[in-house]
Amino acid sequence: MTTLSTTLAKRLEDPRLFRQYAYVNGKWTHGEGGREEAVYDPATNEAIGHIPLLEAEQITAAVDAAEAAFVHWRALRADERCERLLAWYDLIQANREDLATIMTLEQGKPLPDARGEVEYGASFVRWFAEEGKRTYGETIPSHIPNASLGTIKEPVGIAAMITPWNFPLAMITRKAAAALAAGCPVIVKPANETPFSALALAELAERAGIPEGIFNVVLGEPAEVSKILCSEPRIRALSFTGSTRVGRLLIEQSANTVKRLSLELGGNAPFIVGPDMDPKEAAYAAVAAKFQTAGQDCLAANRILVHESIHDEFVAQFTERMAALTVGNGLHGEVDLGPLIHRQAVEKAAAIVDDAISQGATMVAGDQSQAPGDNFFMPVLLTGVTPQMKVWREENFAPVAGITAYSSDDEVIEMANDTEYGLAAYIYTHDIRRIWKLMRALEYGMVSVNSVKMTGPPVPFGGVKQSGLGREGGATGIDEYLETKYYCLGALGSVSGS
Ligand SMILES: NC(=O)c1ccc[n+]([C@@H]2O[C@H](COP(=O)([O-])OP(=O)(O)OC[C@H]3O[C@@H](n4cnc5c(N)ncnc54)[C@H](O)[C@@H]3O)[C@@H](O)[C@H]2O)c1
Ligand SMILES: N[C@@H](CC=O)C(=O)O
Repeated sequence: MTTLSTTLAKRLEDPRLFRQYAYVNGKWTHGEGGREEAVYDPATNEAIGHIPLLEAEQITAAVDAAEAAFVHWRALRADERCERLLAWYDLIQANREDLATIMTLEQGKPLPDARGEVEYGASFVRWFAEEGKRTYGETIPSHIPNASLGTIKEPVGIAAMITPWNFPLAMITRKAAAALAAGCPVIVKPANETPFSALALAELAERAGIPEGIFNVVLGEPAEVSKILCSEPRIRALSFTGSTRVGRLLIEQSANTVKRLSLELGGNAPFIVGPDMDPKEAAYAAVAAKFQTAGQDCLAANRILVHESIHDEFVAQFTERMAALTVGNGLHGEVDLGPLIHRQAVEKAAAIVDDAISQGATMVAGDQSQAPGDNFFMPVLLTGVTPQMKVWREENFAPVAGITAYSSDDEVIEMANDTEYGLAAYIYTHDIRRIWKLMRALEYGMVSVNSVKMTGPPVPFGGVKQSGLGREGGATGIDEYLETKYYCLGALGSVSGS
């Protein structure tokens, strides 16, 4: 009998990339308790496969395996780990089309976007393969007679990673490649909505020669698995990307084992348009910054703040551009927006729109009768958005754009900072004084000026306030997985200067 999951496998050039097991200690593993969960294509609501839900002892077995494997992995030279990571990078690139197909089927994003994410995810593997060779310590001028002082960098230990469904591949590689390059074994818990990208990465890691126990993918009931990972003292670092709500829970649950925490949490990005801007240029950029991944992006422009002098023309241009966006199944043809991840996300988006309208916002566009399926949400434009509305206060994580007019730089700074979040902000203006003033005053970890694209391997990605702790990528991303060991070599023969 042909099942939908065999149909998925048949779409792939290499069907072995589609795995319906967890991956622990180099073995494909089913759940010992027999529990499993279906994974759905959000575009059609059809089950595309099943995953096992592991039992507590199986999660602990993954930690045992990582602990055993750590001894050898950390002992490799940095250039030896680099070779394995570069092999992984090559395999990800070589299997780009299959990885994109898997991603579109489980996440819903259009195939071109999925291909872009594979490329983006792979770029972190190459970056950290190289960075692993540059984890320098330092020499410290000694204040102690006849002693030499310095530091060396050592891997922190087993690193657990809990990742979201909106970027099912890149959110894993940005963490895992850094940890592996630093010499740490990794245990990944992907979102249950999008496990198959993670499992395909595990298959490719094995082919790349990453030893058993070093890259593990555990699956299970999220709260259950996370509790075990947080309370396990042998796990020394926990890196999480997801909502601020779950991030807070993980901080609490990790307190007893005092782990190294890296948290990439929610955003509520302001998109500020100055009075000097061409309304059309700014509106087109705002549409791009709002609707990628159907608005399910931590960097999505959530509050669009436009100077009152160009507000009406900006709204007209935005409306026109938004009307040209196509919504549909990401597997088919040229589609700009795929479905939202599930029905609850659609309901949340509808509630945010209703809340705004009930508090006086105007809905300029967004006819939901045109939605091509249960999980689709047509792009919505709201004007007259105010700070009391959910669309302002919450990360809507949907294709809902809210526009507000402002009258001065000081006012827009106050508006932009009026949130518990502080991940990313956009500024559109060509006035250098305004750019500098806004860029310095915005309480955000990342500020992008006149550019929608801001991310990539060389960039220290991360937020302030309740958008997170730590930075991923860039020159410091590997530090999240390294300890600094200070040494004092005393009673040495006298050497010059000490
Ligand atoms: N800052 C960033 O880099 C970044 C990047 C991508 C996504 N995000 C954020 O992620 C969120 C969307 O992703 P999401 O809906 O998957 O987030 P989420 O917090 O619901 O889930 C993230 C991960 O946590 C797990 N999880 C869910 N409930 C849990 C619980 N009670 N205990 C322990 N683990 C639990 C999930 O299974 C998943 O693996 C948005 O807020 C978005 O801004 C942030
Ligand atoms: N687009 C972000 C992911 C946020 O959801 C990234 O580049 O990391």
